[in-house]
Amino acid sequence: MGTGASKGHPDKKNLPTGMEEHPSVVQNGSASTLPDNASIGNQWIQSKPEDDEIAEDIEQMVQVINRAENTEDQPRTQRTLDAEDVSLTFESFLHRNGTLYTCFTQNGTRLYFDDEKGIVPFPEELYSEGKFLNSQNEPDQEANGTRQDHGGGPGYLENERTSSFYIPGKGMVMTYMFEERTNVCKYFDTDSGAWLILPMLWEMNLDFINRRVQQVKDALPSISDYKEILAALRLCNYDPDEVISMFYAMFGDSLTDTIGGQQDFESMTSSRDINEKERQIENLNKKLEEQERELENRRLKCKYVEEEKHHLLRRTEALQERIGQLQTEHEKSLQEMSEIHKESMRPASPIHSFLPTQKESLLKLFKESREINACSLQLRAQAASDLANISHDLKSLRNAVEDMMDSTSQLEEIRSLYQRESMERRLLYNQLQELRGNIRVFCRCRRDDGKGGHLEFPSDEEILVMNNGGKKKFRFDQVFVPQCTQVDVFEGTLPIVKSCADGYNVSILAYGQTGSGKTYTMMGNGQNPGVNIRCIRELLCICQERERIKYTIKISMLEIYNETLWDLLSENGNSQLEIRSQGKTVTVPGLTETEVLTEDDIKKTMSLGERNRTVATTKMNTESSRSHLMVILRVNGVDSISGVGSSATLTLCDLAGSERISKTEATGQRLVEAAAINKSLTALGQVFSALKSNALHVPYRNSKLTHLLQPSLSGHAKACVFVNISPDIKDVAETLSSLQFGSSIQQIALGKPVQNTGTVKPGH
Ligand SMILES: Nc1ncnc2c1ncn2[C@@H]1O[C@H](COP(=O)(O)OP(=O)(O)OP(=O)(O)O)[C@@H](O)[C@H]1O
Repeated sequence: MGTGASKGHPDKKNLPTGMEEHPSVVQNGSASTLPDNASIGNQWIQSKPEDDEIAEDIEQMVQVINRAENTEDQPRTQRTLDAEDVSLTFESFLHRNGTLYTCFTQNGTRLYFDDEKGIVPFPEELYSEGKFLNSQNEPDQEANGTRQDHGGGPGYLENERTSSFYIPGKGMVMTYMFEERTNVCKYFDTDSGAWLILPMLWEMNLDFINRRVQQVKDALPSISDYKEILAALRLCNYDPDEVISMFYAMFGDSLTDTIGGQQDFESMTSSRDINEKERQIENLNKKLEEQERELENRRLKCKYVEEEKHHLLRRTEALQERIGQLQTEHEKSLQEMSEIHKESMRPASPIHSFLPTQKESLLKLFKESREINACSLQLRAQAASDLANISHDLKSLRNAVEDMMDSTSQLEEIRSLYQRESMERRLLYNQLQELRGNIRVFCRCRRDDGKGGHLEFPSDEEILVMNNGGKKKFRFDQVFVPQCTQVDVFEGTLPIVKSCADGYNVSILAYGQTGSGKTYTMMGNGQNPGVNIRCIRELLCICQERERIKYTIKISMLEIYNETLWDLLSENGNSQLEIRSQGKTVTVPGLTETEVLTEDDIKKTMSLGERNRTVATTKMNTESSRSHLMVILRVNGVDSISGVGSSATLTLCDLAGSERISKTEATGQRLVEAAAINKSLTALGQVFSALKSNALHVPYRNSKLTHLLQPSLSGHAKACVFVNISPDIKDVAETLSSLQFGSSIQQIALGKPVQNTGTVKPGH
């Protein structure tokens, strides 16, 4: 389908006044330019067909309908199409992929003309994927609040929040007007006694705004239009980092190329536009080459079949010639025979006239003639069988070609159906996740027989702590009781792992006091592997299942000890690392990354990291519980058909023990360690509370831990936090403190997660 998309609206008279034709609307299923700020729901978008083309289309439709009518109803006299049968009032349907379909109605059924299939009913599933641009047939339904049901399909024109438009460098994109919380700058209007929104240009008078605009300008000198920057700041909650990231996402390489240069925003847009065009041309060239190769193959096949045919024809001709010759010889022999026969019938001649030599030659001739006769019959039979074989071969060849074409088109159909289904499934899945919240907090109580009388679990989501005669209840997304297995716990994280393969940054953190089961939850042991191994294993499985997308998964492991980063996979023992960030992109230059393909690779890599960690902790005379362990997986995927790439990270973090310094009574090195842990866990709490209050500034850089976790905890990510607790009564104070921390996170919702996708350039 799609090839039958309309070539334009046939009735120009019906255009609303003042609407102009746009020269670059979609034709025949291919997306092309739409007006820059197209609010498609409110505008007509008109292609620019020639009148002849329209007339041709109508003619074609009418002929096809007439033919269909005549074949259906043979006994009736030939009917022509009249106004009762077909309403020639056309409607334009704009698919969100940019394809424009022209439909018309016959006997109450909406039809459209498909180039391949002819006139077919307009597919129901398309109603939810676009909208009708004109409402001549449905007079102002929106205005009077009614909506027509199209054969059970979802309503259209009902969601004015959805639209689409063209971004140079990205092609057609879908847009949606989201309702999100952002900070708003207002001024107090003494006249009205109310706080009013400060117009954008006046905002520039504020130091607060100026500083942020300057920050973005400093980072991206090529964007010189301060209004552009201010508008972006408004959208990004006045967060300069987010604005920088947004511009990076839009302009990518071209932005980097122009940093420090003199190019401005517009020239960057056009250079990106040119790049995009070049890429499209390159793609088209590749397609052309493929088609040419295909054509060449077919030409060769045809040539071969032609040669074969000629060869067989020549053979048939030769055989026929030979048959002719043999027949002549045969006739000649027969003639000679009859003459001899006549001769022998004559009255006996003198014995001397019938010489023995003549008799001999006659006998020989007779023998030869019989042989020739037999041979001729044989040749005829051979020729007939050869001809039958040839026609049989030709027939099977033709059938094979037809079968091949059939199965190719079936395969294409199945493939596109499958792609659509799996895309929808993933979309729904992620929507479900978003509805359930982007930070999920689980509580897990360590297994310890005979202890934990002060803990109760009223439901799957609640835990009750009895202390000093009082009771305190905490709610989480899920509470894992001591009897829960590693499999139960892993299942809670499964949705988040699937999201990672779809291009979302996700993280799983284990928080709790020393000995509460963080390492057991994250790492587990040989018989009962924890979340880490299971997540990576699941990720590998998902990536292998999606044959169309080529994934690469790279793993790195690092430890944060006393606010210092150590590479755990480095070949030269541990090496100290630094964090670098640009906008919201956080990198650790020099961090060792190992590609993993199988579960075995994961196990080997993780045990190498564990070994290095043990060596390091021994060398530094410390314990593993005094540092944060991070396993980072970078998942890059490229769709082999569309070329769209996605990149995401899965960060698995076993945090250091959370007990308070006062309780540990530490001194010396232990005090330094405790202070570092305290700093980073406090920073983690501050990040969560800034996110909760929608603060203007989220203090990610207050610790190495939060700085590294920034991409996984900002508005574009999904996170899962395990609050591990001990069932021991002596740990009740720490248990309460951990549960308090967990329930404060529980109330935070990150912004809508964003998939990190983009078109991958060859060679990247
Ligand atoms: N759910 C459980 N089932 C069985 N054993 C458990 C469970 N949780 C923890 N353990 C055991 O309890 C002990 C302490 O757990 P673990 O080392 O995971 O705690 P931790 O919070 O990581 O401590 P640290 O901060 O010192 O690393 C380990 O021996 C572990 O095997």
